Amino acid sequence: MEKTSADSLPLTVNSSEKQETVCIFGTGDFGRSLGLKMLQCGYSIVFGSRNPRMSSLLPNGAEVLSYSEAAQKSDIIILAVHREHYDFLTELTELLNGKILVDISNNLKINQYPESNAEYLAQLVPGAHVVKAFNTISAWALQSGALDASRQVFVCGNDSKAKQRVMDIVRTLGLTPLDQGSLIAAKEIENYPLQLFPMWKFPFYLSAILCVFFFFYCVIREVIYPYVYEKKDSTFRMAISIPNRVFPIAALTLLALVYLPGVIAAVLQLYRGTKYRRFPDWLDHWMLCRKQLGLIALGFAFLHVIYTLVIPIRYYVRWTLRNMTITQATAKKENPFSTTTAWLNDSYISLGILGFFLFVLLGITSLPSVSNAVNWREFRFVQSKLGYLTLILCTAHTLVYGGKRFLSPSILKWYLPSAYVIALIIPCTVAISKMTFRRISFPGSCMELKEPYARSSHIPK
Ligand SMILES: Cc1cc2nc3c(=O)[nH]c(=O)nc-3n(C[C@H](O)[C@H](O)[C@H](O)COP(=O)(O)OP(=O)(O)OC[C@H]3O[C@@H](n4cnc5c(N)ncnc54)[C@H](O)[C@@H]3O)c2cc1C
Ligand SMILES: NC(=O)C1=CN([C@@H]2O[C@H](COP(=O)(O)OP(=O)(O)OC[C@H]3O[C@@H](n4cnc5c(N)ncnc54)[C@H](OP(=O)(O)O)[C@@H]3O)[C@@H](O)[C@H]2O)C=CC1
Ligand code: HEM
Ligand SMILES: [Fe+3]
Repeated sequence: MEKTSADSLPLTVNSSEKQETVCIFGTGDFGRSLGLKMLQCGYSIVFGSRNPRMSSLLPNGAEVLSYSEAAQKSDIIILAVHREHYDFLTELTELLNGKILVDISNNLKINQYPESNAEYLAQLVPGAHVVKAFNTISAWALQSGALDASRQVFVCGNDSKAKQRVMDIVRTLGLTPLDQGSLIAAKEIENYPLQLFPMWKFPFYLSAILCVFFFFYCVIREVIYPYVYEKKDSTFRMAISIPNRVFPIAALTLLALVYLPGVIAAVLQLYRGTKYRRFPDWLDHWMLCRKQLGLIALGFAFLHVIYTLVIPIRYYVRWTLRNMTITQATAKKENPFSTTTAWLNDSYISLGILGFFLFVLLGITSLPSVSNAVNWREFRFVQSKLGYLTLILCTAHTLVYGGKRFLSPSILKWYLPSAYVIALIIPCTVAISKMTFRRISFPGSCMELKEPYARSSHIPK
């Protein structure tokens, strides 16, 4: 048995008091790791195995018996066996009557079976109290002690006392039990470890589509167009200039898409005259992945700031500046200082900096350690109010950057306006609609939107 290092001992070990005996069916990876952890926490462990004499590698101090002998030793039996091998339990139904059977199994695919493994177990052994737990913890993490990410143990079961007993074991092992209700929740709990960033899929795909679209849009306007009309090779723009259009545009668009569903939701509530009806699924899912959209937008904003910082050291910029200076010197032409241009230039950069500062603040408040330290109103103030201010500052940054060029026909290339002009459509719509609709009252259902927390005092008229 490997030496147990102090740090793998759970914080709540209390070796003086003898804990109850727990039985573990199965001497495989998970059974052995869980047995070792429970022994360290002072439990006495009895393993059930098909071949008690053959089971090597078991932690010292653990007893190993046949399944039927082991079942008589404790009223809590943790089933460290794959669902496919549950059939042997039907021979033990008498013995398992009234006992707590902890199902820890996972499947290889989401919704692999019509019913959850735990419900299947409850059908096999109807007299036992089946509780689902531990399936989100890996054998490796139990053994190595590296439980940082997955300390949470989702627990569900129909018998509350049985559930409580299992949650006490979870706590004694230094893990965090999360009661998910009755055994119906087992299916979702079993699917959980099989999901891969479920809330990030839509934001990722959307960002990829935005980047690809705007990249090719800029290539048409800034590489192909000059090549066709001026035989100029501007392919080098694909390295920095075009990414420094695509990334800020993606950041601004995604930021606007974080706040658009809130507007749609609010208008829907106004239109329905109540906030007590569910949103359509597409809007619900969109509302639920706003955090992920916002964090990806922040990532693009960071890229834009880095690309912007390197502008002065680019060969193309230095060459252009040098060339301009020489041309002016030889032509003895002065380029008078324009205060308006200076104002426009400095203000759009300053708006960008302020917008970026608030953007980072939004990101910081979404860190669990920070969001857990603020109350709901404070969180909403930052995320909703400051979030809108971020959107307005970044939109203003882009508008001022565009300056007078908006209106000059020369920016159209093959009738295509600059990419940022298209990028401004959603942010401006969101900013304007948020500012206007807050006061709007739908004809026939004049009501003011109350914040969600004011819900109790707000009875629909
Ligand atoms: C960098 C960054 C990080 C972010 N991190 C997070 C984060 O950690 N967590 C997070 O949630 N968002 C996060 N977001 C997204 C966004 O900031 C928040 O979702 C913000 O609360 C949206 O505010 P809102 O005013 O648009 O919508 P909301 O404040 O949600 O309100 C919009 C409207 O819908 C109604 N409404 C809202 N929710 C409900 C509901 N459940 N039932 C009925 N009516 C409702 C309200 O009454 C209101 O009228 C992040 C965004 C960014 C840019
Ligand atoms: N490994 C992990 O990290 C995690 C595993 N789980 C779940 O824990 C359960 C056990 O997983 P794991 O320990 O990795 O699996 P293993 O294959 O390593 O061990 C399963 C054990 O089941 C027992 N068993 C009983 N009947 C049979 C049979 N007919 N054929 C094969 N084995 C049988 C065996 O013990 P014996 O020979 O002593 O009878 C065997 O060692 C699974 O349901 C899994 O989904 C959940 C979370 C994480
Ligand atoms: C420190 C913060 C920022 C600075 C210093 C900054 C600076 C700049 C500069 C110099 C440009 C012109 C780039 C060029 O001409 O190639 C620009 C363009 C732009 N910026 Fe920023 N910016 C900042 C933050 C932001 C943020 C947070 C957003 C949006 C979320 C944003 C969105 C844009 C957009 C959409 C453009 C136009 C891109 C184009 O089509 O050319 N910027 N910014
Ligand atoms: Fe295994």
